[in-house]
Amino acid sequence: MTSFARFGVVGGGAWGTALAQLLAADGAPVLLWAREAEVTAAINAEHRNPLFLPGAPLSPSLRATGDLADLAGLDALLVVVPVPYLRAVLADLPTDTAPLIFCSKGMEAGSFAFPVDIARALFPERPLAVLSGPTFAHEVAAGLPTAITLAAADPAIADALARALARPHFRPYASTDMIGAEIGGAVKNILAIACGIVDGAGLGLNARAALISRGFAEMTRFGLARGAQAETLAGLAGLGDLVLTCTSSNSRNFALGQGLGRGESAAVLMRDRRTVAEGAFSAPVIAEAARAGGIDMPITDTVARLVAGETGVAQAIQALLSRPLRREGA
Ligand SMILES: NC(=O)c1ccc[n+]([C@@H]2O[C@H](COP(=O)([O-])OP(=O)(O)OC[C@H]3O[C@@H](n4cnc5c(N)ncnc54)[C@H](O)[C@@H]3O)[C@@H](O)[C@H]2O)c1
Ligand SMILES: O=P(O)(O)OC[C@H](O)CO
Repeated sequence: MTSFARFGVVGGGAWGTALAQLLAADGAPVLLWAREAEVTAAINAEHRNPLFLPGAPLSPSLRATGDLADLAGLDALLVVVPVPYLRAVLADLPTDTAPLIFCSKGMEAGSFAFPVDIARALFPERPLAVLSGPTFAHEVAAGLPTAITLAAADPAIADALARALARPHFRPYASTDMIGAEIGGAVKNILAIACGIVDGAGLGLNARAALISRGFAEMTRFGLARGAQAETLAGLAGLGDLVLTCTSSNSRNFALGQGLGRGESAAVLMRDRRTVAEGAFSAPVIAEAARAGGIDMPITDTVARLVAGETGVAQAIQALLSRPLRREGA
């Protein structure tokens, strides 16, 4: 039976640090690569990551490095680099055969590739997996109950990785539907921006519920057209993450939307950010991919135009409300 004991983490942001802490909390050695020297220093010297995960004490068995080569020879790597930066980091990974578990949520501009697509082109023989679901990093780092989807093409690998990552408060549900898990995570970020916009604009909770419901319909149309399984989209990585991220300002995407809804410009909201709101990057990409595939995603398209500064909130909401009536299942 395949087993995984020694994990590495690629990415020292909030989620990479939280996942590393999940695995190191019982004293197990975990090595994390961080891009920033200050993150590496703070983790190694003070057992904390004040830049991206402030207030979360870290296990002394969690060690950090600034050299990707140090991640060679481990049993599996959790890859937690935001999608816009992922390809460059993957290209610098040391040659290895350990599975790569993709934890980022987004579609790459230009290539229309999800993380697994990027990796498959770079590492055609390497086992790949996706870890995605309703998971605020701070809550996972604090040991609060969490469930998540762990998908891999080979069910035996999915089961083995799920067993290896499982903790009393962290429950991975194994799946073979990687594309479904990736689409759920990428689209929910965009819909969270939309829900933040109506919140920031004071348009009420009915509007939020309508966006979650109709946004889930968009996610499903897009996902099924690209080979996702309906139960994945209706599960933790899709609907589960949609509910979490569309209902809390703990979500960076929802919070970005709140700013847009209050009338702040995307340029100002995105300028000088250290943390990512991946939906802002993915919205134009998925909107274009949907158009190219003849898939109707009006909310996604509206968020893309708002983030690009091509329309205002009032006009965007009016345009959505004045769309022709249609049957719900259509
Ligand atoms: N934060 C969460 O609660 C959470 C939970 C689940 C999934 N995710 C996903 O995890 C991924 C990582 O997000 P995060 O929240 O950990 O990041 P973050 O917002 O905490 O930090 C930003 C990260 O981007 C990295 N970065 C910035 N510029 C870069 C560059 N040019 N090259 C390489 N890396 C660069 C930084 O080093 C840092 O690690 C995203 O896809 C996100 O959607 C986040
Ligand atoms: O802060 P967000 O919007 O990137 O959401 C974090 C996680 O994806 C929640 O599952």
